[in-house]
Amino acid sequence: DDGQGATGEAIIHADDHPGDWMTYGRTYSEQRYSPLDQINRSNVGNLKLAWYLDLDTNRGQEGTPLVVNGIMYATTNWSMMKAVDGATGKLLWSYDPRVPGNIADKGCCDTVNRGAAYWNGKVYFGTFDGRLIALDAKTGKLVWSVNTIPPEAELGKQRSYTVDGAPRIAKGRVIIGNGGSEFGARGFVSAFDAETGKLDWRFFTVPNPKNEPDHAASDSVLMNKAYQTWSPTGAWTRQGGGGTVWDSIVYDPVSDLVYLGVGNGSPWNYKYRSEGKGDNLFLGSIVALKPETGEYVWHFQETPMDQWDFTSVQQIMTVDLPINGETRHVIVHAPKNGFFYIIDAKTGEFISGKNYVYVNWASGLDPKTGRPIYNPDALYTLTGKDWYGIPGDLGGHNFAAMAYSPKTGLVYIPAQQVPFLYTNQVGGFTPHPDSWNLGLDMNKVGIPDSPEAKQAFVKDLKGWIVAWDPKTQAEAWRVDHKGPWNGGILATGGDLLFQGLANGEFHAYDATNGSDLFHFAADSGIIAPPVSYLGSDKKQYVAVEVGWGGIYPFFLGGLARTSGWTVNHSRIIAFSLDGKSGPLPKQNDQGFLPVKPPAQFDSKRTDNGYFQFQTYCAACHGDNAEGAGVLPDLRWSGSIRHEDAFYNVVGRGALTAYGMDRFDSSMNPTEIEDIRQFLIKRANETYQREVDARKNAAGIPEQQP
Ligand SMILES: O=C(O)c1cc(C(=O)O)c2c(n1)C(=O)C(=O)c1cc(C(=O)O)[nH]c1-2
Ligand SMILES: [Ca+2]
Repeated sequence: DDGQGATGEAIIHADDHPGDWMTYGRTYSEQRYSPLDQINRSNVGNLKLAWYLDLDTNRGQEGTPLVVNGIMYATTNWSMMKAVDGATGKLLWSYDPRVPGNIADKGCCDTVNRGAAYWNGKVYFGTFDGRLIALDAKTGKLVWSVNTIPPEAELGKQRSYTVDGAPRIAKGRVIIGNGGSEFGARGFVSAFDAETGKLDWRFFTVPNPKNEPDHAASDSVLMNKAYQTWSPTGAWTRQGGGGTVWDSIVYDPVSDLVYLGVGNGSPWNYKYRSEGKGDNLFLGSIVALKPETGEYVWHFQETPMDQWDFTSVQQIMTVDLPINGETRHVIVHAPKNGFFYIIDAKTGEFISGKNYVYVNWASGLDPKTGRPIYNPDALYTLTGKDWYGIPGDLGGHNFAAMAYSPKTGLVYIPAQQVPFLYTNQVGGFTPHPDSWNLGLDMNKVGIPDSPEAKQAFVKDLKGWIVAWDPKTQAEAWRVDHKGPWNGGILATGGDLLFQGLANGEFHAYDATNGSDLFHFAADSGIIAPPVSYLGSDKKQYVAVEVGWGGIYPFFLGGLARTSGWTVNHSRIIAFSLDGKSGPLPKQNDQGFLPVKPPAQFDSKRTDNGYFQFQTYCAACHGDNAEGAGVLPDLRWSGSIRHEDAFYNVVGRGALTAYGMDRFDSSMNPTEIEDIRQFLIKRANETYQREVDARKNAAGIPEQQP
């Protein structure tokens, strides 16, 4: 017995049953390549909607559905799970873990969920409030549930942990991480026994602040290797240092290692976090562990001294590549920092790296070590000057998964350009509970606040597919989209790429040259990656979760409309060659309609209202109080019409059940009323332009800021 069990063998030999999609990236190599080829370049033009299933959460949908024996297991926003007949779309069962609404503001980026794991007749998924749940795949009945966050981890309210990534299973162990580095967090992953839910091992990604043992698998490497790369004082010792593993965890059966994609520093500001000293291991790194024990094997740090939210959590893919005349088993990785890395999968040796998007923070990588050659101006926490960084905090590539086709030899990256204006917080680091704690000036939060600079910023927003040739480390071709924040990519044996876009269209492209071969109006922005499988009728389906959300529309708000204005109608949609479902039903695509605001506001209070709004509200309701069509646009909210009504919502939690936490422990009534005054001002400034925008075809204001 190799410890794999029958399910592990089935995942390793995924190509023997290509009709299934048994793990997050379909195979342990996470190439998101389906060998199915009933649907191919010559017939994809006839693709039709086979079925759709409306979801009961209208927020961002980021899930990769699993498919086992024709049954789809899809996770949705608010950590819910649905089992669906993959051929008909019939709902077989659903499970709601009842995540409390006041948890929404404990995570940075929408109450999303990226997917489930399957093992031995059970499905596993994480919940936004930190649980890992195992259900019976047939009945949807609870088998076990554990809290993955030890109660002491939050240090009072100093740190915050949420779970939205998909668990992965290696050798009978379910491995799960968490997010929270924008608030305060000390990253870790935990491995639980798949049958019993018993904790097996835990690995912290940044040192213990006192350099003491945690009695975890990470103790020796953190004390002997990582601690020396941090200053012994600095805000990290309270804030946790970050390094959350919120997306990619990959088991590679060839090297028999588990890889963690490790996140950004907490707080972001490196000067405040670590007094501007040290590389801060293992931030911005891939770390390789032994699956049985969690023991450290190697690491490769992509972004030393992180101060840009340059996570390395982006999807880790393994492939066999010809390099200098020999075939090597390598990791290919396109993290936020904009470089495409090729790393030896067994040893972590850096093989090569090249930027896959325009970058201005580094001129390249040292060819021997892979260390970035920094532009000194990019080290804004050391210079004390503002830095307009590309990529910005959302990265050249975020959670939207890339795909690899072994037929074309190309990696397809959902690339983007979203600049970020990094501005230091003045007067030292001041953390607030229930808010992002970056050590940056929250009045700016990455977006310039003058109308002219904003207009220039909007011009810099871009999204496209890069078809990247890893053999030559060069772009082969690209497909341009309207704007950033498009969905993940699926490659298939029919030489096709499938991708949903931020503007609500679902497309099929020719994998050899990017020709657009098919599109369908899905009516809401798509950020999730598609999957392909065989239904119980042995026909090939392509399915994707639809639902605009995630951090880009939440935080950029009105500016995110440049990707193509859509509102959120969340669904799963599935296509086949003989689908009979017709187009989706007609619906309201205007979103929250402008309502004429009260005429009066107190202009002495609006500056502080702006500051409070940017600190506590903007990350969900949009920069400068302009919404993007997912969560309520507060300019048109009925509650801004009366001080008490507004206080009941913001201070006392009248809408907690809907995900709006109460803020009376972070703000006093005067500060909350300042926000209301600011909202009335913004509503007056923008009312006419928003009314006019609803009349033009795109629904986007002609004058953005
Ligand atoms: O540092 C973290 O702990 C953390 C967590 C998450 C998350 O849990 O979703 C995101 C990020 N960072 C992040 O930097 C980011 O760009 C991001 C985008 C999204 C999303 O789902 O839209 N989540 C996250
Ligand atoms: Ca982050």
